[in-house]
This record gives sequence, structure tokens and C-alpha cells, in this order.
Amino acid sequence: PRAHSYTKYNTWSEIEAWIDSTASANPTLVSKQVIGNTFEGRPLILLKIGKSSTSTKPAIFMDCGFHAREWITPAFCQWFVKEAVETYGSDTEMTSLLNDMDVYVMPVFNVDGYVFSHTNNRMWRKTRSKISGTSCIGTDPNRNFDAGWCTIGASSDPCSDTFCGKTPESEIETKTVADFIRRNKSTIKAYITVHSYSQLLLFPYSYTYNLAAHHSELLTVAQGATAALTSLYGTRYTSGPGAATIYPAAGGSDDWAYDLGIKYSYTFELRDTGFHGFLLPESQIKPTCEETMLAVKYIATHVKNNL
Ligand SMILES: NCCCCC[C@@H](C[SeH])C(=O)O
Ligand SMILES: [Zn+2]
Ligand SMILES: [Zn+2]
Ligand SMILES: [Zn+2]
Repeated sequence: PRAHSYTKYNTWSEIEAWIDSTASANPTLVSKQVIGNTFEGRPLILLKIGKSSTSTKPAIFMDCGFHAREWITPAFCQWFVKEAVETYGSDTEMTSLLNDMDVYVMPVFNVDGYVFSHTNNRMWRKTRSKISGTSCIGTDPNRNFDAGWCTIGASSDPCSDTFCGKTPESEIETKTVADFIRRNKSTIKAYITVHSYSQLLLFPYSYTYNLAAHHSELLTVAQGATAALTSLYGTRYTSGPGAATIYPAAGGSDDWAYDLGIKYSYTFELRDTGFHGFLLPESQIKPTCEETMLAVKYIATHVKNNL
């Protein structure tokens, strides 16, 4: 049977096994939490990364695999965890980050969709929920959050790839993560959601063209993060508010987190700009993850320094 590798697109079962082995191999830095189940009954799993402490530390929440076909994103979340456990104690930035904060990493948000994209349809995007009254399957989880829900850049057609759902948080995956973040909103200082592709670093709002209250700080931090990213291999990124930078899109997790009071809320669109698109070759996993680490560490360090 295939083994887990940080430089290949692992199957869900390989990722699940990796989660368990990583947590058990690093008991003082890593703990596993199952926070719920998907529509098809798979576990929704968080890894809590940070120097274990009896007191509650401020935290960052990062998720990958929102959209099934965006395979580079679970690869990045796995890479982040690898870098954290490997460089804690040697890399000063990572060490002070994990001493002072916790990072909740959700390697795969849309587990059912990720499995389906491996077994049936590589280009699948949505969840795999059954919707009453139609044979069409699934909701776009990034249109399903209660943030300007279904007002713009989303569809009320269940057969659309941007179907917003029958109601906000109709998807059990959305509700489970929203509940977790609501429960922990006093400690969660930043929300990062990792998508592909387009090479963008986006921040609120996408449900309106109005600028966020913290627009200037969010832009400055995004520009610093993308400059750090570009410094490694020259990969060019664009930063900006979602509506104007990519397209208007209501119901997004980033807008929802921001309006909940989590100021540092970012959406990444990783490599590339369309040559391979969602089918990014495995040869680009390492460089993509290495450069993205620089951007995520930049944001995390800014958050830590501005607690
Ligand atoms: N909250 C919307 C952020 C901008 C759009 C992000 C992309 C990722 Se594939 C989308 O959900 O269409
Ligand atoms: Zn996406
Ligand atoms: Zn995308
Ligand atoms: Zn190529």
C-alpha cells in the first residue's frame, strides 16, 4: 500500500493515519481533536499545534481542503504541521510562535468531497450532501457561512457549483467549524483559509465592495506576507479585498470570521495562475509549500506581536 508523503497528494486514509502518527509522535506539541462528522460520517479533525500549557493561549485557526479539487491545500496544511514539529526549538520565529500561541490546523475541511475527488470526479468542488427535492449533490461551503449569505456571487440553484445551501450553515461541516470558532472566539485571533488556485492573498470583504474597518492594516500585512512569499522563488501574488481582487462572493468563511470579531482573516489562493490550475503537479508541492510557509509565518508573527 502507498505510504504517506509530504510531496504527494495523499488520500484521506493516508492523511487520517498521518494525523494519528503525528499526534502520538509529538505529544508535547500536537494534540488531535475530532470536532464532528461529515455528511457521510467521516471525522472532522483538528490538530492543535503549540507548546502545551495549562493556561489557554491565544490561537490561530487555519483550514485547508474547503473545496475538494484544491489538492495542493491539504498538502500545505500537512506541510505546515511538519515544519512546526521539525523546526520548533531551532527556528526562532516558529519557536516563539508556538510558545506564545496555539495553531489549530484543519488539514481537510471538506472530507467527503476530497474523497470523492480521488474516487469519482477530480474536478469536484462542493460537499457531498443530499439536498431534498433534487438529484443534484452538495453545497459550496465557501458560500454557506452566515455572512451576507447568498446575496451576491452565489447561486440558489442546488446544481450550481456555488450553491449557497438551503440556509446558512446548512452543511454539517460548516456548522461544526462555525460552532468551534464561536466557542473559542475569545482566544482565536486569526483565521486563515487555504484555497487554490490564482496566487492571491485575500481579506474581507467579498460580500460587499465596502472596505473593512481594518482594511489598511489587513492590506499592509498581506503585502508583507506576499513579499516574503515572493522572496523565495519569485512567485508573484496579488493582495486585496476579495470583492475587487477576485470576484464578489457572499457566504465566505473569511467574511464570517471577520464579522465575528476575528480581525486577521485571510483567504489564500495558492499556485498556479491557470496553466495547471487545480491539477498542480506533485513536483510543485514542495516549492509551493515552502513559499507559502513564509507568508503564513509572516501573518502569524504579526498577530503574535499585536496581541
Ligand atoms: N470569501 C471569499 C474569498 C474569495 C473567493 C475564494 C474562492 C476560493 Se476557490 C471561492 O470560494 O470562490
Ligand atoms: Zn476554493
Ligand atoms: Zn480558488
Ligand atoms: Zn508544469
